[in-house]
Amino acid sequence: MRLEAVGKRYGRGRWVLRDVHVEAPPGEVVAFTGGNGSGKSTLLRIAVGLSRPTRGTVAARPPVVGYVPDRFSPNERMSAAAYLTHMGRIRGLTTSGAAARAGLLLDRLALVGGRHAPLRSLSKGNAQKVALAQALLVEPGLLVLDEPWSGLDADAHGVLAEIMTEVAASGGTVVFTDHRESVTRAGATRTYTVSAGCVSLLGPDSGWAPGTDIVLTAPGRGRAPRDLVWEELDGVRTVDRDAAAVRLRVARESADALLLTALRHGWSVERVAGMPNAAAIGDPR
Ligand SMILES: Nc1ncnc2c1ncn2[C@@H]1O[C@H](COP(=O)(O)OP(=O)(O)OP(=O)(O)O)[C@@H](O)[C@H]1O
Repeated sequence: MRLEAVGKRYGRGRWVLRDVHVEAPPGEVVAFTGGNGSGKSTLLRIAVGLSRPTRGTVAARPPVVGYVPDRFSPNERMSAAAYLTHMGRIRGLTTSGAAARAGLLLDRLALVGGRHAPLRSLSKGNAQKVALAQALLVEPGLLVLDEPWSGLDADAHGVLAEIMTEVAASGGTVVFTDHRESVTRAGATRTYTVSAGCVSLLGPDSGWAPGTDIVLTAPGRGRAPRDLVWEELDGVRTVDRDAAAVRLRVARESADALLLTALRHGWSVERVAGMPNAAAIGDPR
């Protein structure tokens, strides 16, 4: 799938996307990272065909597309099982085939709270699991996931990562967004950044923006700092832990906020060092 010179504005508003070129080949997991309002969801809606680009084209979109939107909160009395069976039939499955596939997917994702409970009674994470199952009812050639990790528990994180790998390994394309660079770097074979409607490829050739290395230790005096899921904090690119310290590499613009968070959680700052642009020092990250 390719986006060629895509531009988007809503009505006569500002350009939300400008001259976007994206390659999302079969077998790859492609990530888009960027801040709130940068245009990631708009870009995904154009990729799946739910929104028309104002300029440019989408080429080579596979016929079967699975899409998980950023919000799935159906105000429905219908149960997850009934909803998925219904969606499966819309996608060409038989009733029994759709019900069986829905059951398999909900088992794998470990839906808690009852597959026969009304959709509107599900928690955010369980509703997200139903949205994921819906996108996988028929094996997609293109699987598009908007902030798919949000709300999922640790087990479901692992299952989702497996599913993404399986879709890519069987020749499909996976596209996802996440605002955390550490997540996109861990999960994607190529990553684009989205900033003010401009999209650029990150990688060995382009390098990451300048970053900061931070080393945090326990402050001594018998006080233990509270641990954090460092990988989930904004701007965190890598995390190394050992018994004595946590070593973080973070985007420079996020370093102040991260240091403040660490201090508030009882950590002591041992070292902070600026890092040049990765491309400039030949770092293949
Ligand atoms: N249907 C719409 N009509 C008008 N403006 C819209 C519409 N959808 C999105 N926008 C605007 O387009 C811009 C990009 O929004 P978009 O949702 O694509 O960003 P995002 O990167 O996904 O943000 P977030 O990370 O907060 O979900 C925002 O300024 C938003 O207000």
